[in-house]
Amino acid sequence: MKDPITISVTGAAGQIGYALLFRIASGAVFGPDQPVNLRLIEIEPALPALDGVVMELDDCAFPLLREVVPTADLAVGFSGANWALLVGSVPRKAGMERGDLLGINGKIFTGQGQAIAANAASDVRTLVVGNPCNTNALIAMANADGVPNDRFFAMTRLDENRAKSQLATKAGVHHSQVSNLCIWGNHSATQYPDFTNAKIDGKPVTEVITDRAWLEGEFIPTVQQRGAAIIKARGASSAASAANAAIDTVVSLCNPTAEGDWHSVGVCSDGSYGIAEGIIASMPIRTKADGSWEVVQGVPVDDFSRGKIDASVAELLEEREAVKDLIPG
Ligand SMILES: NC(=O)c1ccc[n+]([C@@H]2O[C@H](COP(=O)([O-])OP(=O)(O)OC[C@H]3O[C@@H](n4cnc5c(N)ncnc54)[C@H](O)[C@@H]3O)[C@@H](O)[C@H]2O)c1
Ligand SMILES: O=C(O)C[C@H](O)C(=O)O
Repeated sequence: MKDPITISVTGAAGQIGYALLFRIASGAVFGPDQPVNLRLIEIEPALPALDGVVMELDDCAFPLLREVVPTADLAVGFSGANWALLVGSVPRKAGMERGDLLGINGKIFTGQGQAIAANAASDVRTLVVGNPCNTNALIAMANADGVPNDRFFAMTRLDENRAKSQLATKAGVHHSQVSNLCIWGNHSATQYPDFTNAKIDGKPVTEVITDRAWLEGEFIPTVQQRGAAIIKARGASSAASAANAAIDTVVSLCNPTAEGDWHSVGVCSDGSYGIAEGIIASMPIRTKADGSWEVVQGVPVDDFSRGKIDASVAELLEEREAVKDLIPG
């Protein structure tokens, strides 16, 4: 048996937390031979509810689950963390854009970034799920002095999964046949699900789905607005699919990417594809055999894609400007 790794999860008593923790504890994320410690972080008023979640974790008697620590103390919560999954924050309600949450949620990520820097393991990786996740990840990264920027990620995998599902349904194939789907930019209504480079069974999507009007006029807005559609239908934001996407993201960052493919995740831009350096933007990423990741280079960006990517990057720059007081230096 390997030594346990420590996973810190904020917002652990929330909807996504409830769909996420049991899968981590079961071995579905880090593998059947990897014991895990869970550090569950909540605000004080949610600690009684968190106790109930801990009771349920106990009652599962998971063979791989070692220590479970519920806490409202960030130093305790991030102590020794190898992964920090930052879910805790307020979800939007119907009629709001995710960016409207910046004023409410942004400040959460200053203290969390600092606490990660001060208390986590030296190999810590941080995935931000709480919205608006790109700019929240930027705030956490900017406040985590000493932690390399390439350890911070924002979740756009749910958008990738949604896009694959939409394309597969339209083409009458299984979603596993869709590859090379990149979400560019922000996890927001400006995101660009790039059908121009996606493939179905190795063929360009545009050769399989020749209805360009559908691709531009229905596919893109459906993916961009899927979160809002779920809030309207459920009366609450996506939770099980979000937890599933968080798991997919971590699994994809821990395991080599299939040859020729990529996965979508928000990372600190190095200027690739003309995306402003230093913002957290989603782009095509591949995980290498040594566990590090890189931006896939050479993905064609035509004029249509350029316009869409630039619009989402412009929004990210506006978000960064709006939270400049939370970004040191
Ligand atoms: N990136 C994505 O694709 C994606 C998908 C779905 C949801 N989300 C976002 O994830 C977040 C959580 O969604 P949810 O449905 O679980 O919400 P929820 O309201 O059910 O749970 C959020 C939890 O966070 C806790 N919390 C609030 N402030 C906190 C803090 N400072 N520290 C620790 N915990 C704190 C709350 O007490 C609550 O238990 C929302 O911001 C939502 O918009 C993102
Ligand atoms: O849309 C939301 O506010 C929740 C989440 O970001 C989603 O995409 O489902």
